Amino acid sequence: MIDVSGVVHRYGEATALDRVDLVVEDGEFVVLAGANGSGKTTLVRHWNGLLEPDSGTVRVNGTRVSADRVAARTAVGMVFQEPRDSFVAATVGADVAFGPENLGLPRDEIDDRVGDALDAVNLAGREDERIETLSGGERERVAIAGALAMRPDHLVLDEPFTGLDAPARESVLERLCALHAAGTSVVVVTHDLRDVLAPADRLVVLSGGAVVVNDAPDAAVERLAGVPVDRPC
Ligand SMILES: Nc1ncnc2c1ncn2[C@@H]1O[C@H](COP(=O)(O)OP(=O)(O)OP(=O)(O)O)[C@@H](O)[C@H]1O
Repeated sequence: MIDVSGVVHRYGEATALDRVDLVVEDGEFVVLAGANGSGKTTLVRHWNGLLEPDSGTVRVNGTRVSADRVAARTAVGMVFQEPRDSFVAATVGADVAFGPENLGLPRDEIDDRVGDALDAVNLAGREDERIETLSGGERERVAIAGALAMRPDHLVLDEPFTGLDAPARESVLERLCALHAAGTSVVVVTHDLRDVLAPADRLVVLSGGAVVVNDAPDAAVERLAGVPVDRPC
């Protein structure tokens, strides 16, 4: 479980998060929405210790992130914006293996994790392909596999659909739904609510660094009037 309590984050004089309270339960599919600059990326960066709150606490599985960043990073897998430009290796298999290798795991375990992660994103058997030859949607799925290879409890994706055409968007979303069905908690950060609300358990909307909507999608959509997000079609 991710438990954010009273979190304030400032960049200099600017308050990016203003007393945010939010819980993401194990196994939940949460959509975190809001306009550009509403604080979405800042919020999720607290979940694995990339940022520290000015006040308030963030706990992952009961432990304060600041007390054990490694545990938080293992439990919360992040796929950042534009992962397609930031791969660490030239081939699919080497890139997905990078995280488990850094954990110092035995080779057999690494190979198992890479195989399972590629399976989960429908890229089984494509370890040796060069990332530069893949489509945008395939690259996004390699990035997701890289996070999955750490076997996280929560998978957090920051704007995973940016720049993807409709079929690629659909294939990424379909993989996220399958992961959710298999028990992984999925958090999709987006300013665009098309398609992602149907599989979601909950919609959380940030505005000006504060949570303004936090409800089941059907109920939440009725409260979106005046909130600057792209509404579902
Ligand atoms: N490194 C930084 N230094 C100073 N201000 C920042 C920094 N990162 C973000 N901000 C500011 O904090 C606020 C929240 O930004 P954040 O990136 O968290 O929002 P967001 O909802 O993720 O937006 P986007 O969808 O554009 O990524 C914005 O006003 C932004 O300009």
